Amino acid sequence: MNRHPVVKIGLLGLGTVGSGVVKMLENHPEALLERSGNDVEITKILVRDLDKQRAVDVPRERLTQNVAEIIQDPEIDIIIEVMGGEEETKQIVLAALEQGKHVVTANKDLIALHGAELSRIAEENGVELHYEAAVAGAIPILRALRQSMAADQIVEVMGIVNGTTNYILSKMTGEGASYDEVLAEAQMLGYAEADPYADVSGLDAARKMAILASIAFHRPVALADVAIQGIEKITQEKIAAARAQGGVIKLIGRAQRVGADVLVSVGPMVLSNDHPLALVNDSYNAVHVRGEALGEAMFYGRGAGMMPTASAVVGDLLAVLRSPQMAQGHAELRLAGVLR
Ligand SMILES: NC(=O)C1=CN([C@@H]2O[C@H](COP(=O)(O)OP(=O)(O)OC[C@H]3O[C@@H](n4cnc5c(N)ncnc54)[C@H](OP(=O)(O)O)[C@@H]3O)[C@@H](O)[C@H]2O)C=CC1
Ligand SMILES: N[C@@H](CC=O)C(=O)O
Repeated sequence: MNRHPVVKIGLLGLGTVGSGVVKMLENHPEALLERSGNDVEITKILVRDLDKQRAVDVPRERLTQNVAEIIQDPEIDIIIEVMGGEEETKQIVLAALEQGKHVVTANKDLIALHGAELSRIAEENGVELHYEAAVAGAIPILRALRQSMAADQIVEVMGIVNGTTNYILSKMTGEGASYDEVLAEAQMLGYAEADPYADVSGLDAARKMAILASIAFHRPVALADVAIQGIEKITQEKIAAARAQGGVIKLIGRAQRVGADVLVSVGPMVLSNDHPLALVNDSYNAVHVRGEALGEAMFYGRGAGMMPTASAVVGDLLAVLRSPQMAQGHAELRLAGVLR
């Protein structure tokens, strides 16, 4: 008879973020047990290529190319979706929720377009859906807006929410590096999306701003309503012109309450050198919030990369393990004599 419940997890994706999740669970196997009372085990992992060299060692028999082996496995309670993609991934996540599995995802494409529907399906099925890593990597901004700032009237959310473009602009500004060279570095470091067009065009930041604005202003904000401009046209000449005015160019996302409306935009802006967001460099992100009661608050941290993103994903995993739904499942196993 087991003393601790062993919660089985299906991991969808073993790239940058998926490998970070495996590493985090390997580095501190005791952490989730101490903090939630549960042991966890990743029992199956979905990949495209079974023979690819991985950043982590996992037994080959845990890898599969067949998602049904994970979604239809009745022993798997929690799905961690870090494969990316939109329509196909939506169908997979929907199927998982409908099978009564909790889902943690880092996928902003999915949440920006289908977050409201997926949250409703999760609620109807009595399971949890968490996506803290989808916005600003390691920064716990969604939980802060949803919980700590929930009572306030938020007036504006403004920030740097894409690590790749901030890395590119910082290196172009600080080192005079070329756009193509630093984009390649950002890809190599695991910051960029599978298709980096999403980063440089401002689309990735727009997805994150749509999610942030929906939570901050308690209403659905559609991606289609975000005005988007990217950094593709930023040259050394424009950076020099900004410097001559005492400023730097940053890709800024902004969501503002204007009367009854919420206006959301993403685009390059010249910030004066003493603006708090002007000091945010490398792959760091920062989100500045203004609220009627709160005044101002700023959140800062790594916005992309393997371990920072994994920290948000595993934080969400812990939230699922601590949820009343999981506790109820364990109480039923105790009653059935499966757990002590
Ligand atoms: N990288 C980052 O810093 C951050 C990423 N995210 C989000 O996390 C998610 C994952 O990103 P990341 O880890 O960088 O992506 P990667 O491209 O590094 O990894 C994706 C993984 O998913 C697998 N995969 C993708 N599509 C399929 C498919 N159709 N069937 C089976 N396996 C599939 C790939 O398999 P294989 O390895 O065999 O090709 C790979 O292991 C994305 O939604 C991204 O937007 C969120 C925050 C930060
Ligand atoms: N490509 C994204 C990854 C994290 O969301 C970024 O650069 O911010």
